[in-house]
Amino acid sequence: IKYPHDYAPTLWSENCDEKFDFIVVGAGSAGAIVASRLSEITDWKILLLEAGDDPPESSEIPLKWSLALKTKYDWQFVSEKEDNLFKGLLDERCHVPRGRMMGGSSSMNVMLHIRGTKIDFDTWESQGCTGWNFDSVLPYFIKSENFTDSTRYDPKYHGKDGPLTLSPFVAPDPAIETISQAAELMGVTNVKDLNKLDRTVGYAMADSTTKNGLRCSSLKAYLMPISERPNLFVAKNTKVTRILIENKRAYGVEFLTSNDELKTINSTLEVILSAGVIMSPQILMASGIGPADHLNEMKVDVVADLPVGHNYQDHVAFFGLVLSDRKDRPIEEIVKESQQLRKETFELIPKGISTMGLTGLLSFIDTKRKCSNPDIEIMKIRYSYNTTKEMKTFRTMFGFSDKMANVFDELNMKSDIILMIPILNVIVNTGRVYLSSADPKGTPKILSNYLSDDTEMDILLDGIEFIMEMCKTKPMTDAGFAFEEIKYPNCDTECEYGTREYWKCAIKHLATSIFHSVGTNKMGAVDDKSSVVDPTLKVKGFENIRVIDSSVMPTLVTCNTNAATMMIGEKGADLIKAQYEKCD
Ligand SMILES: Cc1cc2nc3c(=O)[nH]c(=O)nc-3n(C[C@H](O)[C@H](O)[C@H](O)COP(=O)(O)OP(=O)(O)OC[C@H]3O[C@@H](n4cnc5c(N)ncnc54)[C@H](O)[C@@H]3O)c2cc1C
Repeated sequence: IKYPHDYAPTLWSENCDEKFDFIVVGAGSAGAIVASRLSEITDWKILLLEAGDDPPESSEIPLKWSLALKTKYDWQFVSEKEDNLFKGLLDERCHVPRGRMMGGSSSMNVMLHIRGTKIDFDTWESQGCTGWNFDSVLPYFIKSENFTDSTRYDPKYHGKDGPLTLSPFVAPDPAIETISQAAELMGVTNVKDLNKLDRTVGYAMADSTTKNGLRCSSLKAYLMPISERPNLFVAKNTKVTRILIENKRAYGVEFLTSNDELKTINSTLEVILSAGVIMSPQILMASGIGPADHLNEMKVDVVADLPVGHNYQDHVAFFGLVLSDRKDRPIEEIVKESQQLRKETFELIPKGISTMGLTGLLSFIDTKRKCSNPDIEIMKIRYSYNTTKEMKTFRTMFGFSDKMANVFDELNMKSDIILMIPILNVIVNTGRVYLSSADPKGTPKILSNYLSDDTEMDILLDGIEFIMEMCKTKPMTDAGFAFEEIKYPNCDTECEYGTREYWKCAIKHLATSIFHSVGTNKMGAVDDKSSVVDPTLKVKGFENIRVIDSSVMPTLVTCNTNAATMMIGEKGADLIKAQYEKCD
């Protein structure tokens, strides 16, 4: 592996007086793409600034994805406490991991590659995001792709010439067949390709951002192949604190070196923020662009009054539906079979086959049977017998408190366990990202505001009931999968197990983020007071500051967010090229 050369030592040196045409802040899912595409124009000089370093070696192996969580490769954001949420989580806060490394969150995510539906993007257009309907964004999904499964390749909706290699997830887990049969009995059919034009509801093994069985992040797909490009400069461990602005024009950025020294660097054309859903709003607000009342309160000089940090949206998931896998068998048999399945799964990697085990099997359901967008996504994860305690799985992956993690670890000491996770796709009330102080080096505050609307709660409860019903079908009971009741303080004494009241109580303990936060620099029409950027992704009122990352999504796509973010990177770069008449 040869990562891009680090320009930081030159950038940080006393005599660096270079000027760049574009400064891109953040080498994540979107930022790496923006920098790569802009540097295709040979007479432009691009500086890409990334707060983190190169990713750890373990990030290469999909099955080891979680090893980067809660390490220096993770920003380790946490939310504020909330009265009715997070009671089973560490410090009663929701943990919001984000990749702090080259490739950003695409270097630590689960690699599931799902685009979103036609309805998702047509909704963006109808909300004032001209040029972002499904037909307009589809070419960018296709442009990015190197779709490797020839049996499903169709040029109408897949690409072969893009940098991002997509491979189907494969797994030897027999639960895939069992759960698929149960899904069929529940009226959910196998759509075989979750990125088909007409996919709304259905189940399938997902495609993944992997190549030859290994992770294909935005770093590997877009930056490593062009490491030698002479007009692209990549500085690592360089944390941007503010945009330098004069007369509503950006002329550079202020940044922090790894020795905590503040320095500046100039740009001639544009500053582009791709620092993600938490840090892009933090940088804007620290630069004086944000809600005036909040900036005044924080004693930051107001440069522009815009609703930065509002519209925080995420997929909240419930983690309390746990199945044991035939736990009444002799322990020797449980151990032997579990180890064998684990071995077979890991053996796929050296064969160049991509696997995340059972996690690759996704279902999208429409609990109201309205034949519209899916309102619940269901993810399934198998944990091999007696592995989660040692790996601290539930603490690191989902931020469980020690007490709650112990409950799951004990179940895992009896047999393999399977988590059936309903993920809520409908968002009514949004949260917010705030500054915690005027200090541009500070860490922002996050208010999730999850499930504060009755409709949201009702749909999540419908999702739980759907899974409960699905798990009572013959294939599931024949396979010996059995629900394990988790004891939550007060829930079983105050409500009868399995009732909606009971699940509502359980949700207070174990509903949390499944890592899809977006929306804090909302895109919309210029006259839309709730938007921060216009449909060309320029911060409203500023000719040369753009935001190009997941924070611009006006509404959350009804699936995992990486593919849509990468599309935003591709389209964002093209919008810039078009403005300067540099299109192919
Ligand atoms: C654990 C996890 C699992 C996930 N799994 C999936 C999945 O399987 N499928 C899916 O579709 N989505 C998944 N997601 C979500 C998806 O990865 C994100 O939506 C997407 O990566 C967001 O891209 P982004 O470009 O907005 O931000 P990021 O990719 O987070 O990039 C932001 C970059 O900016 C850098 N940065 C931030 N602040 C500064 C600063 N001040 N100065 C310089 N650099 C800075 C960061 O270090 C980072 O590299 C997952 C996310 C996580 C965290």
